[in-house]
This record gives sequence, structure tokens and C-alpha cells, in this order.
Amino acid sequence: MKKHHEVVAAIIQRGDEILCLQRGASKYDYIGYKWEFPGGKVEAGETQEQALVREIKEELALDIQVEGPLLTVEHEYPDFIITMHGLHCTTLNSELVLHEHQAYKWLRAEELSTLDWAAADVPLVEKLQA
Ligand SMILES: Nc1nc2c([nH]c(=O)n2[C@H]2C[C@H](O)[C@@H](COP(=O)(O)OP(=O)(O)OP(=O)(O)O)O2)c(=O)[nH]1
Repeated sequence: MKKHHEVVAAIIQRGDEILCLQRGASKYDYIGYKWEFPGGKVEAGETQEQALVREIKEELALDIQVEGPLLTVEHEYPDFIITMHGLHCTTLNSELVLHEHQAYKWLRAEELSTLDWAAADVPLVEKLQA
């Protein structure tokens, strides 16, 4: 049976721009170098909000405020399944440091489709553009 992960992803808004991050190499080629929203797996005992604040601090050295849900997506990849909660967030300091990703862009919603997104993110991108 495939592993199932609960994942949180931050849609961080700064003015009319949204933070997009590019993953580096991965053992799964369908994830490697894809664009995503920052976040990660929810650990045992954590709320979605706690997990997201922790992940964004670890990945980007950024303090965020979680504002509320955008969309939850269930996606089956060839090797595992994720349930990913996309949450609207804001940040006070917008200076970030890339600890785990290889690139970032701040884009307006209508520009998001210029990137090669991880498959699970496509419904989030579509909702942001709707
Ligand atoms: N963070 C994040 N993960 C995503 C997105 N879209 C998507 O398919 N994923 C997948 C990639 C990973 O398989 C999984 C999240 O795991 P991760 O590797 O980012 O999280 P983590 O830091 O907790 O993982 P770990 O390496 O410590 O196990 O969800 C997204 O927009 N954001």
C-alpha cells in the first residue's frame, strides 16, 4: 500500500504577489525541480497551523501568519499519496533565505501558470487564478 502524507502548503501573499518556490533534485523525478508552495509534512501532535509556521521558519527563515484555508487537495503520485492543505498566509518580514529550495519568485496570480508546478499544486493554482 502507498504511504499517505498530510502536507501543509503556504500561499504567502505580499501585496498582489504570491511566493513560489522551486524544489531541487529529488529521488522522485516527478517532484524534482517542480515549483511548489513552501511547507511540508504535518508531524504527530501538530496542528496544520503549527506545522506550517515551523516549516516556513525552517525553509525560509520567515515568520508568517496563517490567515485561513484556500483548498485541500488529495493527490496520488506513483509512489505515495498526499493530502495537502493550502492555507492563505501573510508575512511581516519579506526577506527570506533559501535553506532547502533552489529558486524563488514572487508572482501575481495570473502569472502562476508560467511555472512547471508539482501535479498536486495545479488545483491550488487554478483556484488562485479563478
Ligand atoms: N511543501 C510542499 N510539498 C508539496 C507541494 N506539492 C507537492 O506535491 N508536495 C509534496 C512533495 C513532498 O512529497 C511532500 C511534502 O514533503 P516535504 O519534503 O516538502 O516535507 P518535509 O520537509 O516535511 O519532508 P521530509 O523531507 O522532512 O520528509 O508533498 C507543495 O506545494 N508544497
